[in-house]
Amino acid sequence: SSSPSSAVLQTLFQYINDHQNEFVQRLGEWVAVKSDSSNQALWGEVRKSLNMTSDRIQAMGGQVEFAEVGTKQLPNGESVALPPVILAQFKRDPSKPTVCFYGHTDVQPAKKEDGWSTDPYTLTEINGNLYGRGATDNKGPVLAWLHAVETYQGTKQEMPVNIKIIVEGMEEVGSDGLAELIRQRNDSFFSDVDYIVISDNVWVSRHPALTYGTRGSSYFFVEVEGPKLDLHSGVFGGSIQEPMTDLIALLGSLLDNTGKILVPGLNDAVAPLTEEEKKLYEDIHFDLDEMKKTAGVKRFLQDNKEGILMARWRYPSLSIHGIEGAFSDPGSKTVIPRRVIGKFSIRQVPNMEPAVVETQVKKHLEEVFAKQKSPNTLKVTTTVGAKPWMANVNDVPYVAGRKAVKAVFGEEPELIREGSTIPIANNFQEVTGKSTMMLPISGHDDGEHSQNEKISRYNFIEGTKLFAAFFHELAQLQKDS
Ligand SMILES: NCC(=O)N[C@@H](Cc1c[nH]cn1)C(=O)O
Ligand SMILES: [Zn+2]
Ligand SMILES: [Zn+2]
Repeated sequence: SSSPSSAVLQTLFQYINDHQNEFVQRLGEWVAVKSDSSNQALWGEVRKSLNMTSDRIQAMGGQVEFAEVGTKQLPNGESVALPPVILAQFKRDPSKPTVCFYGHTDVQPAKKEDGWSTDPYTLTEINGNLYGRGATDNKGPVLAWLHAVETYQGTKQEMPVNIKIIVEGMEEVGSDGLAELIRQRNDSFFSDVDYIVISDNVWVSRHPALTYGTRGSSYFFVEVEGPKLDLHSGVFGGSIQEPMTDLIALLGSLLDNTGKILVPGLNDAVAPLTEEEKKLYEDIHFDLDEMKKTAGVKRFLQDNKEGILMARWRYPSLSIHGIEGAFSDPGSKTVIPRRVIGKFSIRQVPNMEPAVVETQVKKHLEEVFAKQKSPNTLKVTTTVGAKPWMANVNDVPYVAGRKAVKAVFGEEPELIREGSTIPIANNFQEVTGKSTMMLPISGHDDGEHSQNEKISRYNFIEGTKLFAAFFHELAQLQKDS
């Protein structure tokens, strides 16, 4: 239509179309930084990615504070300073609502030899897709937010909302120190924030979506230690209890072949399924066969859309990620590893409590270990401990989000939940009491954490328009109320 509102949006959208190559080039510069937070040796790169974010914000006239969030104790006992968290803001107009967006510039590990088709740290465009580690999780969306702000400046239109920004570099390993920072700044940085918005998750189909729930997560390390050094299996095999044998028994006791978690009591807390909730799954677009192809699996544990969505969104899951200390190179080595650490995580759903889950898992592992009658020692430790998060889809930002999706994509958004975890989401809501929403721009087949992670040029650019439109719609709602 030709309303003043749509004229504003058209001007913004035109600017974004005209500057898309510049925006993509900038994403390439960001992806080139190996900001893998799981590897402490790369925290310098994490800091570099935060500096680049800060430079961009300052170039637009924003004020940046690098908030220190303490130290992390390494397994060798040494304490190292954590990368800081960016708290940024632009000049404030008290008559306008204040939106604070949160994102992260750290990434999951990636090596070309893991099976990437292109170099993970060289953003490569193939058939409209921009491949690179962090392209979609979460550098692309963070840049899209900044480009949306830049678009208002570039078109000389007044920002319709006040902007605050939080960007961290430790999200992928559990957001160390951030929960405490939120508590400390609740009466200062957060006092004038109206809405917190996160864009760190994916749609479930080609249709745009708003997300109203994420699962929580606890990460477990199960260490079994035996001999004082690795031993020859021809000499000691058969006469000692091997740490790896104990560990396999422990890991094998965690879930069955239907995906059911076998830790006693763990499933009891899960919120019961109501008829009303059941109906919600029917209307979600989700192509089971396409998903099978994307993931390269022969079948899922559930045989219908509803079952798969429920397994992803509203039931807990347990995944085994790796064994540190085990021989894992190509070739054969006839060794008995002296110490092995199994790593697994449990995704948690309403009404589960990470602290309760941790107690249940530890008790279960100790019981299984006792049955092993092993002379080895067992140690179980945990990290992350993130609660699930749920929002009210009638809150103001969801109303604005719906309008913005309609303006950019010409359709209503799907209301979805997310199987992965934004560790800090629940803290934002519980500590600040501010309405927290998730507004994803990443595609259902972007392969977060996988080989060949990507964001499509379409999602990156239309996503930038979505954020620009979101600011506009949020301000319109305030004016209309
Ligand atoms: N894009 C969000 C994301 O991938 N978050 C991580 C956070 C996490 C959970 N446990 C350890 N890290 C995720 O795996 O969900
Ligand atoms: Zn992420
Ligand atoms: Zn991630």
